[in-house]
Amino acid sequence: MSIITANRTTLDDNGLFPSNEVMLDLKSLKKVYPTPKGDYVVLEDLNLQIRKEEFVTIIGHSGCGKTTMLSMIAGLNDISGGNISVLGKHIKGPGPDRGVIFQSPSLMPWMTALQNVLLGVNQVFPDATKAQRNDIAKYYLQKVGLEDAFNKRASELSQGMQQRVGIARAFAIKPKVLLLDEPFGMLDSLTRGELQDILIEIWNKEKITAVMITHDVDEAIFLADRVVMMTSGPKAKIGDILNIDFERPRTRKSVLEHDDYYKYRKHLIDFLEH
Ligand SMILES: Nc1ncnc2c1ncn2[C@@H]1O[C@H](COP(=O)(O)OP(=O)(O)OP(=O)(O)O)[C@@H](O)[C@H]1O
Repeated sequence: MSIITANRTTLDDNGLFPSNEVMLDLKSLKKVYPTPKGDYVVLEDLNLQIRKEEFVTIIGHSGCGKTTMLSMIAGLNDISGGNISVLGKHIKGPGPDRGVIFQSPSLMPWMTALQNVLLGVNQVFPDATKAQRNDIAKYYLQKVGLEDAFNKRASELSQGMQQRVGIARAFAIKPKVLLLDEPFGMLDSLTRGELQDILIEIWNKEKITAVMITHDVDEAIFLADRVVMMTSGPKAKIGDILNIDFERPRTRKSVLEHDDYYKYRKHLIDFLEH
């Protein structure tokens, strides 16, 4: 069986996805940072649509504005122009519909893994019973392989285990959109591979939309339905988008052995080198 599938969505006359398929819509997005030397326009006229249940990875040169874009989607960074909507509604700040996983999970070091996950769960599900909230937190900790570490303090956990807690914490609030800013950037390649598999498994089960920044071209291809390439700043925008048509579930072996893998890889590297 071929692992290449046809792109099932048809774009309208303006090159847009049908609105009922769209989860995230960035329209003419602009970001200006004031600096001592005057305004610095990081992003300008950036347009991007991301579909429901899609996994999109973002690549671009260091400093082009990837984190700026992601933090604006998260509602943690003001929008200077244009707008961002989730399911057709303009965002006005952070909200439980969007979960974020950063490179460093910034857990409360004195709290246990369970207590760290519960911090978010308690906020988002105030009407659930204590037992129900505990069940949600434990379910996701178990999903990331931490069933034996519920009561370990965050300060006692390795970096990889802390990031597992970060993943559990983000999924446990049941967001519509998961935003990931280089979540595996600080991990060794073995742990990185393990956490990519865990991430994809939960993402696939929960059917949420994921947007992930990465500097790793192989990671970008392995995880994504589409790889979005940003131009270099200032005034960065979307430079190109590559559809990754490998069937899911994917294994590293099947992806690496497929001829198209090298075609995709070359496309991304050519973009980054020019
Ligand atoms: N608060 C701020 N004030 C002024 N300039 C900023 C601010 N935050 C980011 N910048 C600048 O905006 C540009 C984009 O930064 P951003 O962190 O979004 O890039 P990035 O693509 O995520 O980089 P990297 O890949 O290195 O993480 C950079 O030139 C950065 O120095």
